[in-house]
Amino acid sequence: MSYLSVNNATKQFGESFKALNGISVAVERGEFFTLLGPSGCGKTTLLRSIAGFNDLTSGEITLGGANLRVVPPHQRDIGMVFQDYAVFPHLSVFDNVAFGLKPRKVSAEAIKARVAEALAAVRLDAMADRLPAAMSGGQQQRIGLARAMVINPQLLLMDEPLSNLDAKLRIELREEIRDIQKQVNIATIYVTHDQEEALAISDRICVMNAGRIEQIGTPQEIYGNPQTQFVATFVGTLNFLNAGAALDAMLGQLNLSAAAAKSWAVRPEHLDLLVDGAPTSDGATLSGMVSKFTYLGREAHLQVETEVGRLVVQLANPGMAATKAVGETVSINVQPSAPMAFDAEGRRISSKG
Ligand SMILES: Nc1ncnc2c1ncn2[C@@H]1O[C@H](COP(=O)(O)OP(=O)(O)OP(=O)(O)O)[C@@H](O)[C@H]1O
Repeated sequence: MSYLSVNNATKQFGESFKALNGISVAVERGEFFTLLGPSGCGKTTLLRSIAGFNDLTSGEITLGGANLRVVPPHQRDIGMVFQDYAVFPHLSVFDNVAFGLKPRKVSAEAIKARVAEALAAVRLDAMADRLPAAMSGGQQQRIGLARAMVINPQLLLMDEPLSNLDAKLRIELREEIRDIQKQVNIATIYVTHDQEEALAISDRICVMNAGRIEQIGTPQEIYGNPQTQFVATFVGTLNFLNAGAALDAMLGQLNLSAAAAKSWAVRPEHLDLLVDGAPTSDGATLSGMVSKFTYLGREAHLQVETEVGRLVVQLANPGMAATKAVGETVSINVQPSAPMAFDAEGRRISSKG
């Protein structure tokens, strides 16, 4: 049996709206498990149900084999980190972290040792006496993390802990959170709507949509082998291809077919710009007119109007020479296994020839 099991969870608000509609997830010991999805898909509702802040309409939750739904929230032994730092401004860093230990009847000496350990883990040991007001957002969030960890919880829950931080700090702190989580080895459920963050931080990702699960898998599986159109679009970018003779010819050239295909799409990084229009032996060639060129430093995006529709082509490491003028005609190579096929329900289907 898995360490944390959520089985067929449903949460209904009002007459008929289901924020969770039959959700089942299983999280293993020490695992970093992320709930990823757009606003309103039910991530926070699921997290709050595990924490005990709201009760499910139906379904089961077990932790270490015990039924969690009958345990009151304050007895669940779960550490939580929120989006707003939720630190007490009038308490020192030390006292903020010690706060969770006070009702647990821990001796003063043990409190000192455990707080010191938690502060060292988040690299705030030199700031134990400071007041939070004199600290940056990133540092305040580290206090929140130390406070959640100091109780040695059975489970850590984090609800968009980085969303109030600027872009650079988000990246720094997400690396730290991942390192600390691996060090303390506490099973963690992390909520985000940021796909890049989810890919960077997780052992496994659960992609949610409208109260249901679309796919659960490693970051590589979610990005590299999306099982639904929703997942492929939400995690990464897709170019949808217009149906017609040009698409049929392209698929024929690639020896691909799928009788039930309702739509076909390709990722921008699976298209290559052909230098001087030189054809390649692998893949299919399309030509078209550049309608936009966006330089992003590490990469560039070329928007091209082709006979299968508008395609964004990703150019990795674009040098000065990669610059393309709007109106220029270019040739693109479609990599052999680039096209993904989806059925009428948006499920990915096999597209072997
Ligand atoms: N107490 C409530 N009463 C009624 N509806 C609610 C309640 N709490 C949440 N909802 C609704 O349930 C749905 C899921 O909400 P939830 O907060 O779980 O989404 P989320 O995926 O966490 O979104 P976000 O990223 O915006 O926080 C939303 O449509 C929300 O409006």
